[in-house]
Amino acid sequence: MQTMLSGKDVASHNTRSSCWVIIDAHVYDVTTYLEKHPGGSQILLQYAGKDATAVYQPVHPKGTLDRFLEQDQHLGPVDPTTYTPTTPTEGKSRDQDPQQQPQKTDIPRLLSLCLSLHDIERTAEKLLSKPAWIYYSSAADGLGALENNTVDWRKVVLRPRLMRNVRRIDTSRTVLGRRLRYPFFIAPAARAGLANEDGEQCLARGAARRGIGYCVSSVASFPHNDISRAYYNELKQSGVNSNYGALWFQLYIVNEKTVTLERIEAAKKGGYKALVITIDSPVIGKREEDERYRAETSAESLSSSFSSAQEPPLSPPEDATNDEGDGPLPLRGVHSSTFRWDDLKWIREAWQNLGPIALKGVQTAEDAVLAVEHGIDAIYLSNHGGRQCDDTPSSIHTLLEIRRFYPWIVKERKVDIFLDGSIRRGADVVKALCLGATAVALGRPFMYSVSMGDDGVLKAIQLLSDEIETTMRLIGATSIDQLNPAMVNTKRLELELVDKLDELRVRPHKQSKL
Ligand code: HEM
Ligand SMILES: Cc1cc2nc3c(=O)[nH]c(=O)nc-3n(C[C@H](O)[C@H](O)[C@H](O)COP(=O)(O)O)c2cc1C
Repeated sequence: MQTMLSGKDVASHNTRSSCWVIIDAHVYDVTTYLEKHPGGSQILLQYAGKDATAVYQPVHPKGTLDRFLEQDQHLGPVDPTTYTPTTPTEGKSRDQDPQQQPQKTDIPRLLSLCLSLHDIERTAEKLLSKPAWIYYSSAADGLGALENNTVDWRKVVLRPRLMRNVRRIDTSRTVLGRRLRYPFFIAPAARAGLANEDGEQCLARGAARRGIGYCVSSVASFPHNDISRAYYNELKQSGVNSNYGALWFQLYIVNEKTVTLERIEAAKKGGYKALVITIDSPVIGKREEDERYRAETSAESLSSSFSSAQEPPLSPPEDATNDEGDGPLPLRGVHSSTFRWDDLKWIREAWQNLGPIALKGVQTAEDAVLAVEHGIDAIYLSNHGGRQCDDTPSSIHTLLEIRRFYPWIVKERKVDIFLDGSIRRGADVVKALCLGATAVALGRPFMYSVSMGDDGVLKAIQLLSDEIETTMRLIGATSIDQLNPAMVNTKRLELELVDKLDELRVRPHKQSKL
């Protein structure tokens, strides 16, 4: 029989050269994992020798320990009488009166009261656990990028054309080679499992039923195979027209190439029809609300973690250097801090042309043109919902920049163009399409809708598609192709565009498929 470790044994492994943590009453040796951890090494060192269950659980999908640690790093159970376990926070009610907190049985009533995506957000705030709400709603630093996203939609004004027959309308659109019933899709967002036990499967089923697109995050709460199975099963069982809708895979490139290749394999095996590579995340942004919550939780757990009065001091993290030894590694977690344009070559090879490739997170006209030159099929303009670099432009701002400096990208429809960031109204969608977007995506609203299960997702799709149809009719368009720049006034936002681009990049375009 395996001997149990004691809290004291664990506590003595609290340095960078030997770092153990307790999760769910089991001990893990993460010494060699420190520099690989996408959440950064510092956070692990903070819990070196201690119980990390409370902070670990809300941010990691089930199965993470098995997938990322070798068998010999699982050291076995720890005697529960020798340390004070911290309580997992997931599902813990938020700072509100439990009597006031809605129950699952209230969901049909709550949904009937949701008349807009804003209502879905307000309802979700009541239903979600505190760490889930913070994780979904937070944004970077001083929230400037988030603010840009919100206010810029209002700076574009619609110019309705009237007295046209708008009785019948067609909202469908071809996106990445697939027909979508509506010109929007579900943006990739990590960890839908924090909102509902079915997590991403709710989103997959909703997308299949309504014929929209769903781009599944690399960092989903469920294995990618389960999510695609949910999608394709729903298509079969619900008997909907399977000519509509699509399932795509969002790829974070990580520092270890093998993990990235594994993800691409998962996309291929799962029948995902396109690869959407996120390029705006060399490191994880500084999301203060998440960090504050973690600091508060860690303050609680670090003071209550051990029954032993004598706590060994933590060794301060040493100054780690990167592979080339030319400076410290990034402080926050990383996806891949070394990912460059040249890497597209091996990614494309691994993907074996099984579908189009999009680059997500383009924020300047210069990078848009580079993407086109690299033979990318779609550019996805996004500042990651304001969660990465603060004070970055909204996607509609970037679209106008591209229109000013490289109008041929939009006019010649060289690539599909997607936009996201604080799109909450049908009118926002219509504005983006008038200016040349192929489709738009929404992140948070769909995560919030998952807190109300499958019905929540269907309701979010219905609310947005209703608004799109209504706005199209009100401005005199009966199909997406009729939406054009003359239907919007962009003057206010145009005043904010740069006068010229990075001069090195202003040169005639050439297209080179890698
Ligand atoms: C003990 C073993 C641990 C393993 C194997 C592990 C693994 C991972 C993995 C794989 C990710 C990236 C998500 C993904 O690609 O699926 C991640 C992210 C992260 N981890 Fe851990 N982790 C561990 C412990 C911890 C602990 C103790 C904390 C303390 C809070 C932590 C905090 C984070 C954070 C903050 C992120 C980034 C979340 C984001 O994307 O914003 N991890 N971890
Ligand atoms: C909780 C959350 C998790 C996210 N996870 C990912 C992710 O895993 N991959 C990615 O490319 N983008 C991710 N994003 C960014 C979204 O894809 C999208 O760009 C953003 O949410 C759009 O803004 P919106 O939430 O205002 O609609 C995430 C966003 C949120 C809110």
